Amino acid sequence: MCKRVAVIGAGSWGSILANILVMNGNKVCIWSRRKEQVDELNKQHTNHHYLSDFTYDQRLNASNDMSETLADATTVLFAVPTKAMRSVAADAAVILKEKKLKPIIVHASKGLELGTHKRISEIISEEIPEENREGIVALSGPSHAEEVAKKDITLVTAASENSTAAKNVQRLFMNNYFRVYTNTDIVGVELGAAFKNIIALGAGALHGLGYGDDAKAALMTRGLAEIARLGISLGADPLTFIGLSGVGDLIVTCTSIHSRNWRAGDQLGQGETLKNVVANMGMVIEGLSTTKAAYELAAQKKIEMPITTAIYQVLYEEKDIKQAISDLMQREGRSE
Ligand SMILES: NC(=O)C1=CN([C@@H]2O[C@H](COP(=O)(O)OP(=O)(O)OC[C@H]3O[C@@H](n4cnc5c(N)ncnc54)[C@H](OP(=O)(O)O)[C@@H]3O)[C@@H](O)[C@H]2O)C=CC1
Ligand SMILES: O=C(CO)COP(=O)(O)O
Repeated sequence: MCKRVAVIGAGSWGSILANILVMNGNKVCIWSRRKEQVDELNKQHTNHHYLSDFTYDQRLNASNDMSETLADATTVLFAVPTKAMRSVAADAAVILKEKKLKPIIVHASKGLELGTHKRISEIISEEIPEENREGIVALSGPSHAEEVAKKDITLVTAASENSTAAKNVQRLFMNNYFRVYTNTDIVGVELGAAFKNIIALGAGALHGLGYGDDAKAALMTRGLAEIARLGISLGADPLTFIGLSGVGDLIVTCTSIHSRNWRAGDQLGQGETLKNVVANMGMVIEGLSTTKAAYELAAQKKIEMPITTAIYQVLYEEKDIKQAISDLMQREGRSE
């Protein structure tokens, strides 16, 4: 059945997910805060800043007007950086209330809010009242827009406490190259998605410094151990960390040239300053703020996170990367 879907956020991920939904036969309107980007999407069917060589399905509509975008939506997908989520959800909430809409809310973002340390679904549930939403679903997994654009095989998870909403989202997105599983552990899925970006920064840095595959495997394995430790202390199901949104996303982000977090780490490893790395990327590097949030949460929960701590010190305390690695290697011997 054709659904009316509103996509909020027209960066690389929001726009390619919108394109999947159009190709799956849905009526889709994507919102961008920039009029020139809306015109480009509607007239040239391109989004050159975010996906330079891709042409979108001509049936994809873009709008600069959030009210027009949300009109009659049965599903709303949020795909903006974590730091923009609260204000964008608050704006949408006003319109959903005014129009008396109750759509399924999906989000595809990966991070924790700075200061509050809240997950994305917690932010959305605080901003959009229950009477204006039919469940909140996190869509997450090892997935890069650049590969989905090429219809490469991609598998993700639709996680929600509301299993009917998760199944609806599964049906909405599934096709012969994009396969969706469901999961009821939204806490674990959102935390795995957020925390893997920290380890990806580290994996990129190792590459930039010239380390090899042994070091990468070690970082990913011990990284997974510590992010799972923190996640479990926050209520996640341990098994979620060996699923698509856990180890699956950790693998892709720590090994793919497409990952902005990996590329940022790589540049830092080569000696670039953090300021320049952020300025040159022109897209969100979620791991930077998530490192801070996870570091603070670990301190609160008294969870040992040596890798996260080392990355925090490099990013926020100007610690030399080589010194940070040397200190990690010289920690007292432990049992695995
Ligand atoms: N790219 C990918 O392959 C994947 C990304 N994700 C996650 O999806 C989320 C979005 O990422 P992605 O699309 O890649 O990010 P991009 O950096 O590619 O795009 C961000 C989009 O959000 C918009 N935006 C930024 N700030 C605001 C704001 N304050 N108000 C309104 N709109 C805003 C940007 O608009 P403008 O152009 O005007 O700045 C842009 O359209 C992230 O959490 C990311 O981790 C998840 C899986 C895969
Ligand atoms: O989450 C992603 C892949 O699953 C995207 O990672 P980056 O934000 O590092 O590009």
